[in-house]
This record gives sequence, structure tokens and C-alpha cells, in this order.
Amino acid sequence: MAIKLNQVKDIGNHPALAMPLNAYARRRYRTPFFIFRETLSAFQLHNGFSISASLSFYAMFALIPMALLIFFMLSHLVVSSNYAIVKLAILTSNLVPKFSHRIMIEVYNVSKHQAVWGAFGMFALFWIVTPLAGALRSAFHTIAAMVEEPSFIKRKIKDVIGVLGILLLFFIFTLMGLGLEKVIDFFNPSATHTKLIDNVSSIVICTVLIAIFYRIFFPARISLKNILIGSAITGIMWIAMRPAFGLFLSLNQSYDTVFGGMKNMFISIGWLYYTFAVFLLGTELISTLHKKDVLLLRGLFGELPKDKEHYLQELMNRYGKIYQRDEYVFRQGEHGLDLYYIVMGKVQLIFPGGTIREIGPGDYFGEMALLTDSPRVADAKVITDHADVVIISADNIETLLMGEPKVAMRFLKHMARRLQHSNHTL
Ligand SMILES: Nc1ncnc2c1ncn2[C@@H]1O[C@@H]2COP(=O)(O)O[C@H]2[C@H]1O
Repeated sequence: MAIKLNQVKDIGNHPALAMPLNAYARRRYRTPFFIFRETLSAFQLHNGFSISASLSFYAMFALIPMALLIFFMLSHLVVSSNYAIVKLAILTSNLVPKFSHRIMIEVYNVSKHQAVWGAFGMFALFWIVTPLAGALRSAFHTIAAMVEEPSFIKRKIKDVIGVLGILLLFFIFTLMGLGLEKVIDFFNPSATHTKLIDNVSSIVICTVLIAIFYRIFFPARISLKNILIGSAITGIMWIAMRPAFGLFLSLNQSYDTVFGGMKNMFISIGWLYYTFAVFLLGTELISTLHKKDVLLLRGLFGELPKDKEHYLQELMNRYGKIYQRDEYVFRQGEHGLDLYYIVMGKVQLIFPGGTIREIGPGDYFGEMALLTDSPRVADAKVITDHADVVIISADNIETLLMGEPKVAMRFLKHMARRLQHSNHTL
């Protein structure tokens, strides 16, 4: 609907107009906005869609062996094989909506062969699923900006454990579903309530399972709170994707004629592709939540953002300290692992031989003790009326240097320049 501006009489009284412009600018650095932007740009940076494409390719190969393994676990450990087939059909229809009946026929036929259930058969099933686990592992490492171990054997062992983990999660998923069915049967709620319970429980079960998955397989140690937030949002996105995907298909009826006999394959790969995209977006969100402080500090060691006053103000609010004239930030010989970034004012570094250096806004100090784990090599004294300083913890600097090669490079250049300068003045 078009807005008729000439009919809007009270535009001058709108509360938004009363808000100073810098309040909007400051919002850029408020946590939810900042995290949203950073998550999307990390997804783009890591080529999220192309990782989803390769994951959906591996998943297509892994589907039938995985379905067979889950069928094996269910029919041997929990329920009769007929019931296991029903449960599996529901599970596969969640994973690949239009292709599930084909998979179920294959699973049913293959499961009739005794050889599949022998030791060699089981090993073969596991082996075929490992590339999917491997691709997931490498995606996680890319997102966490961590280098993988080079050993092929160790990686393969991890992949096998990964497959076991994935199977276990599907197994728990089915068990939880079974438990829920029993509870619903017992209370016998109305149809609308059953639907509501179904939806809420789907989100809760998805959140719990995704959270367990991240907790075990994400290479960095992430707090439970961040994992739960990321998992809940991933679960909600995934559940919302079902109607969105249905709409997409109903608007594109022509895929039927374009893909002919391959149409179910097209839909399944498409569905897997978007499932992985949502999953990777959730992973980026968790990683961003984990690094949010570090990401905010990144601007200090590169080019300051355009709205640098608001940016520095936000950093001062969170990590800042104001020192008064003649106050010491630290003394030579003290132990400490923080790094100090000067926003305003001047600091004098006084070395034991009497050499003095002055540093001011935009400069930082204290990195030597942090990097070498040794005492401070100089006194740091404020020589202006006051000095506004952002204090950065060793943990944050370490994560920043490990995850951002550009920042690490600038850090090195800064140190080399200091050394050059010291050599000149010797
Ligand atoms: N030659 C130098 N020029 C400028 N700053 C220096 C020099 N040598 C040391 N510093 C800084 O002075 C700080 C004193 O505390 P740290 O040893 O933690 O880290 C040191 C560096 O950040």
C-alpha cells in the first residue's frame, strides 16, 4: 500500500524524529543489530551457500546408508521392525520431503539382504556416511576459523565418531518423538491443542538436538547460553522453512515439466541445500555470539569505522577506563595481560634506563607482556588531564589474532615499526 505523505498530518510529532541522529548510529553497535549484521557477513565471507551445496551432495549419498543404520538401531533396540519402518518414514519425510517414499522402498529392499547386517556390511554403511561427517567437520573449522589436524587417520577416526554422533542424535530424536506420542495419548488433548503441542515440541526437540550436536562437534568451546540461543533460532528457521519451501514449489509448478522423472531428486537436493544453509547460518550465529566482543574490537586494529566517534564511545562504555593526570596505568615489572588502546589523551612510557616515549590517540601498548607472558618493560603514566583508554583482555586479543589474519598482520607491522624506531634512537 502506498503511503500518501500529504495525508500524514502529525509527522512532526513522531517520536522517531525526536531521537538524535547519533542515537541511530550508536545502535549499529548494540548487540542484536551488530550480531545480525556480523552473522550475515560471516556467512557470505565463508561462502555459506557453496558449503551447503557440497554438504547436500554428500548427504544425498549418505541418506540410504544412514536410514538403514537408523532402522537397524530402532528395530533392534526399541521397537518392532514394522514400527521402526513407520518411524523412519516420518523421519525421512522430514529430511527429504518428496523423496522419502523412494528411500523407504530402498531401505526396505536392502534390509532384506542378510549381508547388509554382517560386520562387513555395517562397516560399508558407516564408511559411506563418513564423507558427510568430514564435510561437516571441515565446515565447522572454516566457520570457527580453526586449522584442522593434518593427520588423515585422526580425521577419519573423528569422522566415524561423527557418524556415530549423528546416528545417536537421530535415535534420540525418534525416542523423544515416541515419548511425546505417549504423553499426548495419555492427556488426549483437543485437535488445536495437539497441533500447538506438536509445533512447540518440534522446536524444543530440534533446539535440544542441535545444541547437543554443536556442543560435541563445534571445535571451539562455546558457552551453553550461546549454543542454546543459536540452536533455538536454527530450529525455528528450519521449521519455518517447510512452509516457505512448499510455497516456493507451488509458485514454480513448471519444475515438474523441466525435471520430468528427476523432479523428486531436484526437490530433495533443493530441500537439503536449504536445510544446510539454515544450519550453517545458525552455526555462524553461534560463532558470532561467541566472538561478539572480539568482533567489535576488530575495528581498533584495522581502519576505524566511518562513524568512529560512536564506535569508540561504545567501546569506552563497555571496556573503557578514564585515568587522571599522573596516574599510572601500570608500573614496570608488574605482571598483567591486558592491552591498552588510547582513545583520548597521552601516555608516557618510561623505560628503566630513563628513555621516555610518548604515545597518544590511536596507539596501543601493553602487548609485550601479553605475548611473552613476562613482566611489563616500562612504566605507563598519564601526562594529560585525563586519558580515555579501552582495556582489552588477553583472551579477546588471542581470539582476534587467531581468527583474523589481517589484524595479526597489522599487529606485526606495528611491532616492527616500534622496533625500527627503537633501533634508530639507540
Ligand atoms: N620501543 C618501544 N616503543 C614504544 N613502545 C614500547 C617500546 N618498547 C615497549 N613498548 C611498550 O611499552 C609497554 C610496556 O608494557 P609491556 O611490556 O606489556 O608492553 C610494552 C610495549 O607495549
